[in-house]
Amino acid sequence: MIFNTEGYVKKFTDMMSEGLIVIDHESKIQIYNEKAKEIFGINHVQQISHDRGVIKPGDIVIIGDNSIGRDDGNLNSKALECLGIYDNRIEKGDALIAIGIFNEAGVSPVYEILKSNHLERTFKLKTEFLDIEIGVVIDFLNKIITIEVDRQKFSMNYINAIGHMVILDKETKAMKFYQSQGYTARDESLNNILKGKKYRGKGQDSEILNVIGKDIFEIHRGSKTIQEFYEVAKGKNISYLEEFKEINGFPTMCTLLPVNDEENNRIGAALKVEDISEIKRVIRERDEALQDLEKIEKQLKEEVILKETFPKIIGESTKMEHIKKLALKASRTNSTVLILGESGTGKTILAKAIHENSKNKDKPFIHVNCGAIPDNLLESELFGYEKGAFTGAKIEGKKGLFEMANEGTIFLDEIGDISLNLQVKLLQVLQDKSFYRVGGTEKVKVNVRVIAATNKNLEIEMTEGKFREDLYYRINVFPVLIPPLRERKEDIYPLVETILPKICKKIEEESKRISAEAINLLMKYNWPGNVRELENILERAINLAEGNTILSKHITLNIKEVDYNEDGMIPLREAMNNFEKKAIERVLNFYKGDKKKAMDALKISKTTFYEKLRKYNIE
Ligand SMILES: Nc1ncnc2c1ncn2[C@@H]1O[C@H](COP(=O)(O)OP(=O)(O)OP(=O)(O)O)[C@@H](O)[C@H]1O
Repeated sequence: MIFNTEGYVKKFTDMMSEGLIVIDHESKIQIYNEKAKEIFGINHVQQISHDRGVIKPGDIVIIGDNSIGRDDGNLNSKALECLGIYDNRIEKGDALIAIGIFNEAGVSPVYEILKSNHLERTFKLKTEFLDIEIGVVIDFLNKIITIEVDRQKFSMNYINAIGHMVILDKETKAMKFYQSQGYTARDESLNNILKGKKYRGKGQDSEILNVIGKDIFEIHRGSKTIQEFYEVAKGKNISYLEEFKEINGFPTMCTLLPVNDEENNRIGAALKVEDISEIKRVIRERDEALQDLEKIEKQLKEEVILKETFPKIIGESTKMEHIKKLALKASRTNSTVLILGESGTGKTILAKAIHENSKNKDKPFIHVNCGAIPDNLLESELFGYEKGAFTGAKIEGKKGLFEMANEGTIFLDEIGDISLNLQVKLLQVLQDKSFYRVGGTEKVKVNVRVIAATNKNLEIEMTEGKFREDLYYRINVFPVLIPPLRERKEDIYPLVETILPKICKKIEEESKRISAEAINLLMKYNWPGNVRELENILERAINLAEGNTILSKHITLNIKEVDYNEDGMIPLREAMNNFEKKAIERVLNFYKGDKKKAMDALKISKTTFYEKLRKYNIE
């Protein structure tokens, strides 16, 4: 057969993606393909070259060894004496960084040891040695040892252990040898080099290590797997398929097969080798991909849960997702929730949603708009009254909203509007879960979950003495701040999509779609009235649109709030008004709402100041 020649065997085996080594029964290598050479570093591509040679007295030796005696040709403290290191504390398994002069007295070595039971991530030494800048880093985490000499780096990766070394010439101080992958195969272990063994040259012109015909033990010394390999070649009957084996410090996955001739006599053995470090990398990448996938799935599940849990709360922005997550947590506890946000941001629907998802969802949800009920009535509304408590009262007395909400939720909307007097009573209910009806002498006990909401800044109200500090801390247990719509414009489109058909249905109009220009206009707007304003603007647009599409001309916006940045055209008066409004707001913010300080800073009279607040609707 024409292919049955050595040249073709090499050609074909070099095509394999696994390493293949075949030896005869005399342990001579018959096949050693390219991949095997790559795995064991025999064909290692070397960027930096040096000539062949041998270590000489006076040469400077730099060592980085992560585990003494493990993969450095059995280096020990005795062997290190050639560098002037006499230290019997150095034991097998310790990490060592050492710089010293080979077989020449006069200059003390610099070295450090890290005992084998250390827990360090890195081990470093940086020094100037005979005017040469030298740094050695053993990175245990990423398994890499780097020796740096005058900014030139020599790095070696390892799986279990390596003995890394760089030698500088005595006279020229130039690098004459550095350790690289495959040193076992080249018989260039750290210990051997220090014992005066010749080393090969590296780089483009260096000789290629020809392994065919060589004894397998010359290339792979002291490996149990290779010993077994040889025994099979001699006649022993063992074979295995894809087992994890370590060969000269390289973790591999091996398949060992006997090779017999036509008469079934053993003539050798074949070893197929896969690079585990490669497999490990693939497994790690797969694990990372799986983890990412899990994260995405979890996120998706969370999004689905949130969507299902709060179907009425529209918004896919990260800010709104966060709010929904908080709301989900809030619905699982019974603590008091404080919802903060500008008018129309959705505080009420969020409060309802929290109730609807709590375990008391079948119990009452009582919405009290504290700002809408006159203060003198609010107390009797909230706590009820006894027979004949006051003129105009019902004869039989009346249950208050707290009693009506028993076992369920009471939603105290606009809590910032209640009087100081009532705040004291409210505090008592929150503390004792009991209260007196107006005109009553007996305590009424209730079990109510309280959700409060306000568009006011309660901290400012507190500093102005309008809101009690103790009540504030009582209700601010679980705060949820809904951001204004202008800060989450991504929510506009999904909101429009949900709101449009709802309004059309409500006002019995045929369903309408919205044009891209109209949406663009909505995106430019500042939304001082938030989602409620969006609902109103859409309702008006539906009424104005004759056809079934809402165009930009149907959208009526408060012109002052349109962001004119894009075309820059704006009447001067409007520009001045906008500027004035922003200037006042900025100063107010700076003084955290302190009006006195703000008007002083703006250098305007009290009357003008309040006039402007009213004009620009600043609270
Ligand atoms: N995320 C949202 N998804 C769907 N509709 C929303 C959303 N946010 C607000 N809305 C709608 O906008 C309108 C105003 O919302 P809501 O009454 O809850 O606001 P609010 O913050 O309580 O306002 P105020 O402070 O003026 O009482 C309601 O019709 C509500 O359904």
